[in-house]
Order: sequence, then C-alpha cells, then structure tokens
Amino acid sequence: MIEVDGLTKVYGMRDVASAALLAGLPHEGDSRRAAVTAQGGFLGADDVSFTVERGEVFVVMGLSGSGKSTVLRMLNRLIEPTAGSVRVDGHEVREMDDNALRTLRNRTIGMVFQHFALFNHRTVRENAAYGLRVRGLPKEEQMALADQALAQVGLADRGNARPAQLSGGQRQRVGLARALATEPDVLLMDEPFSALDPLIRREMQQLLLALQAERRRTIVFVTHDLVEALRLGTRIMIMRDGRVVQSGTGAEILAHPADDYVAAFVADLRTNGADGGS
Ligand SMILES: Nc1ncnc2c1ncn2[C@@H]1O[C@H](COP(=O)(O)OP(=O)(O)OP(=O)(O)O)[C@@H](O)[C@H]1O
Repeated sequence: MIEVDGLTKVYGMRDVASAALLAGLPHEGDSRRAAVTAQGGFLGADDVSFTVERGEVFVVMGLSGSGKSTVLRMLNRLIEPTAGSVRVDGHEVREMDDNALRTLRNRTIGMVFQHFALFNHRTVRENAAYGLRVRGLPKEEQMALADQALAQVGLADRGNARPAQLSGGQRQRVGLARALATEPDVLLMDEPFSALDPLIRREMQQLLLALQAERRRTIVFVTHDLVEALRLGTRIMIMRDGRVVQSGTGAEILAHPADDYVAAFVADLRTNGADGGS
C-alpha cells in the first residue's frame, strides 16, 4: 500500500543544494549528518525505507527528535521530502501536482494529530464532518456520515456539543471520527494518544484495535512508547537520529534488539512493566 525508498529530509537548506550534497556521500557513518550540519542544515530524516502492507498497523517509534513526525508528514507531503520516493497504491506522491495531492489528502489518506486540531467554535458533528465539507458533499450527507463516524468512536450522543465541553479522550475520539468519516484507505496517526491519561489512553488503544477488527485500515502510527507500539503494531520501525535502526514484529524486537538504543527501550519495558509508559 505504501512503499518508501530512501526518504530524506534536510531542514534549513535549499532542497536542490542538500540533495546534491547528500548524493555523493556514503550512507554509513556520520559523514552525511556532518556535511549537512557544516552547511547550516539539519538532517531530520536520512535514507528511510520501508513498506506498509494493506491492512496493517505500522508503528514508527523512537525518542523525541528521532524523525518520526518528519517521516510521517512526508508521506502526504505536509513536509516536502528532500530526496527519496513515496508510493501510495503505486502512485508516486512526489510527482503529484496540487490537484492530485489534494485528492490524496481528502480521499486516500486521513490524519489524526496529538493535539486534536478541532475547531472550537463548531459543534462536534461539524468537526467530524470537516473532511466531507472540504470534499463538497451535500450538507445532509455530511451530517449523516459524521454521525456514523461519531457512533463508531462511541460519541453518538455528543454531536451537538462543542469541543470545549468534552474531555481530552472524547476530543481525541472526535479527531478520530473526523478522519474515519472520509473513509480513507490510509490513516496517519501522529502520537494521537500521547497527551491522554494512562487509562484513557488504554481505552483509545482498545478502540483502535476494535475498529481494526471491524474493518482493517492501513495505519501508520507514530509513538515514543514501546508498550503502545507492541499493543498496536503489526510491525514496528525504530528510528534514531533520523535513521531506521530496526524494523520487525514486536516479538522480533523484544527477542533481538538491534543495538543498545533499542535494548534500552526493551530494558525500560521490563523494568517498568507492561503499563510503564503508557
Ligand atoms: N522545521 C524544522 N526546521 C528545523 N529542524 C526541524 C524542523 N522540524 C523538525 N526539525 C528537527 O528534526 C528532527 C526530527 O524532528 P521530528 O519532529 O520528526 O522528530 P520526532 O521523532 O517526531 O520528535 P517528537 O516525538 O518530539 O515529535 C528534530 O531534531 C527537530 O528538531
């Protein structure tokens, strides 16, 4: 469903200059990072490659600043890649013109953010209908589909409320409903549950798994929490300093951490127990 090859982002430099700079440098070691830094840039993601199969929850995990959001946002070009390729359902996202990109974002790919990104002056139903309004659907259809999506996330009776009247967990459900309402093939989720209390967070993870059991969507889910990654991920990709350090199933990562960085996540999990950081 999603094929990513050599995806790279340099911040703070012109894309053409940084792509040319990186083209001649070896991938091993730190010379790419050093060369970019010497030119006043910052290597946010470096040569990231992975494939997401249709219907799986693919988790991107790593500490703060490891490049997770950068990678996620390059998938729908909220961030412009410096180099590399992203194919969604066989179509190269980097070659899309404005129209194709709009269609990709409105129809194929939905997104859920950490901080809800709700409109406070609109009702919950209107918030859930946002993507459908952008799509230009008739109002009645918008509202019917928004209500369906709200029912899916357990908010059938809160359509007329304002976001301010909801709890954090409920607001995140509205964010999820908004993404689900457009029935996208792919959901990008950027630390969607990280701001929530542990219990509510657990509930949201279970809701997501229940929704997946009903209808398998292709999900790319960013988290800094290995517990969450293990609960949700079909496969997990671990990033450090913009690079991929390990990819595999949860069981593979637990059994064979690729390096000390991954081993530290695993050790932390064993010390703090399954509910440690979640
Ligand atoms: N617009 C920008 N300009 C310069 N540097 C940036 C920009 N956006 C991100 N970065 C840097 O790129 C690196 C990767 O950032 P990114 O947001 O992808 O990390 P992350 O793993 O998602 O972190 P977090 O969990 O804190 O969101 C960080 O060091 C960050 O400071």
